[in-house]
Amino acid sequence: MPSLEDDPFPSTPGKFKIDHRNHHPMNRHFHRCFSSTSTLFLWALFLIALTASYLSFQSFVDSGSRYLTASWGGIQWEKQLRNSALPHPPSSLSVLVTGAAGFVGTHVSLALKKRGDGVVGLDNFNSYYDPSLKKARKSLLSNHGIFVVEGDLNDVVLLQKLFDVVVFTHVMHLAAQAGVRYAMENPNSYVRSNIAGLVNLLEVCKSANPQPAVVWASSSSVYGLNEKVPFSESDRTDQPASLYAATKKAGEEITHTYNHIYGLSITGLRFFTVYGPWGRPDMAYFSFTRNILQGKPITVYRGKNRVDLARDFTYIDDIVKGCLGSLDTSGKSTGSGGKKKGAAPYRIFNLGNTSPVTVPTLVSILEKHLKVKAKKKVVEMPGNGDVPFTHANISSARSQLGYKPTTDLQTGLKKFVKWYLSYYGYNHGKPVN
Ligand SMILES: O=C(O)[C@H]1O[C@H](OP(=O)(O)OP(=O)(O)OC[C@H]2O[C@@H](n3ccc(=O)[nH]c3=O)[C@H](O)[C@@H]2O)[C@H](O)[C@@H](O)[C@H]1O
Repeated sequence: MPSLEDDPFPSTPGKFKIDHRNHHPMNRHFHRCFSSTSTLFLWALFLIALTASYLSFQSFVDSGSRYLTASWGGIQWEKQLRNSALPHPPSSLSVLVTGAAGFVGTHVSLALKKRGDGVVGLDNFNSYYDPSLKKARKSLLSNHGIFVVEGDLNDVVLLQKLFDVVVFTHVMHLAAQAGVRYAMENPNSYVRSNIAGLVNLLEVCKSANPQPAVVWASSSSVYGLNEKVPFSESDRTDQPASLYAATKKAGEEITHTYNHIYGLSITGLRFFTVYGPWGRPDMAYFSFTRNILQGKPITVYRGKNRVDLARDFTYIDDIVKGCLGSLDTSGKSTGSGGKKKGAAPYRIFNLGNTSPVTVPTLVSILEKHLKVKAKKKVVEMPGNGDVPFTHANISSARSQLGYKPTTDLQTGLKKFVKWYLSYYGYNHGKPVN
């Protein structure tokens, strides 16, 4: 049986020459030490090899399962992407719309496609509100030749792949964690989508060659506790009242950095309480409609000193015109491959209606269109991120984007109610009490 001393492999190859004929006690001692060191070394090698093979097996399993479960990738998928992104005529835009299965995303995607631009959608179909509504919007888009990729902004590999397959001239970034009051329940979802997701997207945009121009959704909520009305873009925005508002404000600063360092063309749009058909079920006009029809009470918040809350409610078709106007006037990004070549446009616009309406008036318009009386429960506005009023000054958007809202709340809600009843029916699947 060979002893450990017979091990033919020195621990440091070529450093020691083992002389088996040398029987000096010192040498024997040295030899024993040396042998145990080499044994240790062998064991270490063995353990490293074992760990390495375990890790590579794990990554094989991970990538294998990703390949099996991923909802994207493959030749057919790339073909769908390219077809969807193809503009007619070729001089038109090729736009990546994030949040395409969302309320504003769906309307903007349809409007772009209708005028001949190429559109690829991206949406993670999260369950913040009923994902079946998002799936229905996706079907609508698909019927109009718009391909919506199911994926998240935080999946950088996917984002990179989209830009590898398609040369996007523009990005319309609408994906976000929305909702002012929900930020108290799930603060991290705002950081994930509105901060981390935004940075991921900008990283990919800045490295793209050519870089796209970016238009993205900020929010009227950045004005926070500002009391000067109407709100102008130059007014202070350093007093956010909610984490949602704070993440949108942070987005404005983050996009400024990417404009400054990498030459990305950036346009931020401060939307003012957008409403309309295919809207968001979490918003007041939508949930009020549902509750009124189901005979359930609605909670109407009221400000300090019994002052009614008011919003500059803005109809979706007007917002879409503002978005398209922004894309068309965005100007080019100047960088390529992550290097800035010159100054690029950095713009921020209010997209509002310029005529605030109180929440009780909103309710009475809904009652009229629904022909049902609401069971109102009026309570003092809880300190949960809400602001008492919003009112947009839109002179910048008017002069630079040709933005001109034309739909008042009466008319817009009539269209919303018509859509709501055709989509859900009168009772939203439940009997009226
Ligand atoms: O402009 C924006 O940037 C934001 O607009 C929207 O926020 P808000 O203006 O707060 O809209 P929304 O929730 O419809 O509440 C409307 C009014 O009804 C009141 N309200 C609300 C709920 C309720 O149960 N009762 C009530 O009185 C409430 O107090 C408020 O006065 C978007 O959701 C947000 O994502 C963001 O885009």
